[in-house]
Amino acid sequence: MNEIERIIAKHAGVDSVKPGEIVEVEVDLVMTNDGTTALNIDIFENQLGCDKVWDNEKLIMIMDHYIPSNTIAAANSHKIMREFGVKNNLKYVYDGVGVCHQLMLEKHVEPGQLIIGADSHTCSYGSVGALSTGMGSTDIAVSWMDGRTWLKVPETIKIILDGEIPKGVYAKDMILKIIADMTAKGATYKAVLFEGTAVEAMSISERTTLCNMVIEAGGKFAYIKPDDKVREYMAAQGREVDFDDEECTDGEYEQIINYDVSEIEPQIACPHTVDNVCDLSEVEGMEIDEFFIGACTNGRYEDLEVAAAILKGKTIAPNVRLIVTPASREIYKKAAREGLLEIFMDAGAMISNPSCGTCFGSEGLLGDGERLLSTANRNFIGRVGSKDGFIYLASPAVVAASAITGKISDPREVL
Ligand SMILES: CC(C)[C@H](C(=O)O)[C@@H](O)C(=O)O
Ligand code: SF4
Repeated sequence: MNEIERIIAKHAGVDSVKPGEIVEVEVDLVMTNDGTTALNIDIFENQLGCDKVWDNEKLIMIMDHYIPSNTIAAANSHKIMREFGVKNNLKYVYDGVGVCHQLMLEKHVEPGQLIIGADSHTCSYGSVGALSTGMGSTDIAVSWMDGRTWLKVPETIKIILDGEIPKGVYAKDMILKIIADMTAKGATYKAVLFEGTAVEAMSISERTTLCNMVIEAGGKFAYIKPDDKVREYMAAQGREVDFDDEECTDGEYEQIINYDVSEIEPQIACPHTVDNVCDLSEVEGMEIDEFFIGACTNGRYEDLEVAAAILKGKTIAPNVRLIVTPASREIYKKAAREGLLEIFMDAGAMISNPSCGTCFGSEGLLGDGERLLSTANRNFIGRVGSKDGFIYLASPAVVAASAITGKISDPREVL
């Protein structure tokens, strides 16, 4: 078995599993957010006829998509969540503290765990060696009954990223390139395991960007074998974790794909699909109306640091807007302490409370015909405001460099 199959077997309580098999597993945590929790609760109480969740410390509820609430419907769905939290004595209900995946990584996820979430980007936790995946509302509601679910053991694609990471190139460029090559359905129901010297060199933040976007190729799980960087990351949060470093040499893979990252250039995903990717040079100079730095993809401190280094002492172009949304309160506080927020504000940016915000279209909406250059992970029609708007995806460095000129610009020229 490969690492992914080992984690599944352990949670299924069996010695071994193989791709294609359907197994019942015990999950370590279930995460839900305000995108669908009210629906989960309705299914749990009214369709399944249940009263209390199986474990008040393992169901984690997060209000992040529409917080502070922007519609009466959002306010009512938050009200249902808060009341359910009190009724079930839930230990972890986060109310406007950050984007769900970021909070999970900062406070809950541990290597080797199996986690399900009512959100497609739950696959992000592979960055610290956990196996995690998004599920629909019915499956999530059923898991609340006894902490169990079922899954089909996926085949695994191994992606090896070797080579030196060029200046101005980030995990975001690599995953956009990978999705362009694989297409949006290339990893459907498959697990994607990343390894290689470039992955080893990456911070947990960068590894999270890689894993986060695996769902954009249809992936079931993303996974990176945990190492000392994971230990340091956990220790910095006051958590000590124990895991096995031993090399897994007998694993089988459906496919092994190699990249030399030293050949990768800054990438842009163009409207309206995530796999519609080109080298930045092909769209360089395109005029943009709105810029967004944030989301579970690229709203971490390391992302803000890259953007601030570019924006320091500069101002954004006239007639454009830049929205910066730290992905969690901890990131927000650190960015304030370290002077990053001041750099952004002096450059002319608006800073918003940690939330999904301009990634999900709950703020920062586009008008008709407007273009957004965003660090988020999806560029679907109408996701951020007008259906006649256009969304381009890129790294924080590209967004920061472009906000200064008002046009898609190459960060390598200003770094
Ligand atoms: C609201 C939620 C169900 C959704 C998801 O599953 O991904 C959202 O987070 C998104 O990014 O589109
Ligand atoms: S930040 Fe965007 S991609 Fe991430 S959970 Fe929120 S809406 Fe989904």
